[in-house]
Amino acid sequence: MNNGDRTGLRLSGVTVRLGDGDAMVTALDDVDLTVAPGELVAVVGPSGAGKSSLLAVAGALTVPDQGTVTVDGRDLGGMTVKQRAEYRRDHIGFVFQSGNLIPALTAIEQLRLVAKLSRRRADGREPAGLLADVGMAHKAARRPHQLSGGERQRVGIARALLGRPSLLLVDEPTAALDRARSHDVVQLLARETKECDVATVMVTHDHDVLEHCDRVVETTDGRLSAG
Ligand SMILES: Nc1ncnc2c1ncn2[C@@H]1O[C@H](COP(=O)(O)OP(=O)(O)OP(=O)(O)O)[C@@H](O)[C@H]1O
Repeated sequence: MNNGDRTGLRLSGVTVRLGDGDAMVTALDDVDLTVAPGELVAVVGPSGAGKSSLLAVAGALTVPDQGTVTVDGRDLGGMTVKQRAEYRRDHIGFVFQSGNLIPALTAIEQLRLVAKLSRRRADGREPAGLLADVGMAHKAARRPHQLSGGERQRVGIARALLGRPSLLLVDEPTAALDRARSHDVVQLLARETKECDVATVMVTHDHDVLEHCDRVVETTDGRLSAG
């Protein structure tokens, strides 16, 4: 896809119910959210307010009970399970709390493995160049246990950007980091969001880093409001 064709993420009237019977919970309640390419949106809110459910539905890991989720105009709910998995692999990047790296692989190998598994798109980024972009070229041969928490996050961010995703979903990237490293990592996310023209949604409890985001939205009992 040409970057000019990007329109970002759009959730319209999204409702997600979890559990069943008396234990049924409305995790997301008629949620509307638009995130443009090149925009970093933070999602904050108390525990249980629906933040993880928002990432799951935006990332095509679950489908809404009502409403639609589109990425670059493609309706994720209209796809088969297989199509959704392929779409996720090719167009959506995920960054997790602690980097989620494979212990036995060096930093550069983490990226090369993903490049290989995703049958690397012709326009995919080159692992060594991307590692350099996130400031990790000099530690390319280190394994996760030889990296700091912030460095592991940098590798995780590089890995998520490898296939030039349209959408980047980031779950609590600073949970394991001190204040200075937290700022570094979110600044990096903000920069890469612009440079890669990717629509980024970051769930966080860390109000310190919100200054680096374009917009903040708040979840309360499954509903969304401007933060
Ligand atoms: N599999 C499930 N079955 C039933 N209810 C669930 C399930 N998963 C989550 N929930 C409920 O859905 C609501 C939203 O949960 P969600 O995980 O999206 O919140 P969250 O904002 O991410 O919370 P946290 O900050 O603690 O991670 C909560 O009330 C939770 O208890």
